[in-house]
Amino acid sequence: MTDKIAVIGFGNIASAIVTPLLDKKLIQPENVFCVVNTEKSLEKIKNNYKHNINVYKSGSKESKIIWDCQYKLLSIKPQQLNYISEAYHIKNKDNLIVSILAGVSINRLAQKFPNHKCVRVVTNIPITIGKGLTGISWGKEITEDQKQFTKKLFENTSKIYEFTEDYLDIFLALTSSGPAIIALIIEALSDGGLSGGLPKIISEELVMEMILGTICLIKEKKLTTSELKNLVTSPGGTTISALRVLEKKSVRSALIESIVSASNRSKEFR
Ligand SMILES: NC(=O)C1=CN([C@@H]2O[C@H](COP(=O)(O)OP(=O)(O)OC[C@H]3O[C@@H](n4cnc5c(N)ncnc54)[C@H](OP(=O)(O)O)[C@@H]3O)[C@@H](O)[C@H]2O)C=CC1
Ligand SMILES: O=C(O)[C@@H]1CCC=N1
Repeated sequence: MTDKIAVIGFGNIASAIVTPLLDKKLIQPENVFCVVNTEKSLEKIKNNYKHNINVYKSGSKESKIIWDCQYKLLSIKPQQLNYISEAYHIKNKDNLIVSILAGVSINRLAQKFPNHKCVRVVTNIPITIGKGLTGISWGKEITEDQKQFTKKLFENTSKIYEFTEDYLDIFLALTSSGPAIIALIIEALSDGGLSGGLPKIISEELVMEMILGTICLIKEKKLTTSELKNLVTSPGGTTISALRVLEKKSVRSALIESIVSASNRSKEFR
């Protein structure tokens, strides 16, 4: 990818997307132009980030250079969108904004950036290690080159799913908020191990290896989740005793509602 790319907001997820591309030399640091909001983040990136990218503070004269880049990754929080405005004089034609903002619709993006074509993307934090999931919804009149560019940003580090926009909120709930839900489950199960007297570090490792092993078994043997459950749950045994507690505490329902709630919250950012 020889093109210049502007990154508007270089926080957790933008770094997770861009760093592997820089690591693999798929983009060159001199072609990356980032803008952040605070002096603190600016200094942190300048002093600590491992690649020598261009970085500016929002509102500074130098930061205007980002509007000369044909391709832009928009990666601020949805609540921060009101503070961003397109430059008056855009030199390039065929400008593209790839937005990873939770919930914000292509329509709203198109209104906000009238001199750009807009694509809405959902990705997730495991993209950092090449195990991401990315959902893409194309806006109006996106050219084949723009599609190729967007896919190149994500295809080396994630599986790509193309959707109509309606599915992106639930996709985000499951895949982008999902890692935090899984982290909570790991933490809670580890605390269970702790309660039984295991040291924290061992308890956490056991939980993670158990989860990894379970997923691999389900996938390798093509088991359904019910089949797996039946393999483990003996009549009057320990597992049914554990499952009874989870049903009594409505954990299944809580997990379903957590996904619905995340999806609804995403819709509020339209
Ligand atoms: N984290 C995740 O796993 C996922 C996040 N997303 C979406 O990605 C987006 C970013 O999330 P995340 O990376 O976690 O958030 P962060 O808070 O880590 O990053 C936000 C970035 O935006 C910058 N910023 C804020 N205001 C402005 C401005 N006016 N001009 C330029 N830059 C600005 C911040 O700068 P500063 O640090 O100086 O304030 C920061 O670099 C969100 O819209 C979120 O919905 C989607 C999927 C997954
Ligand atoms: O919590 C958030 O708002 C972001 C969007 C999806 C994951 N993190």
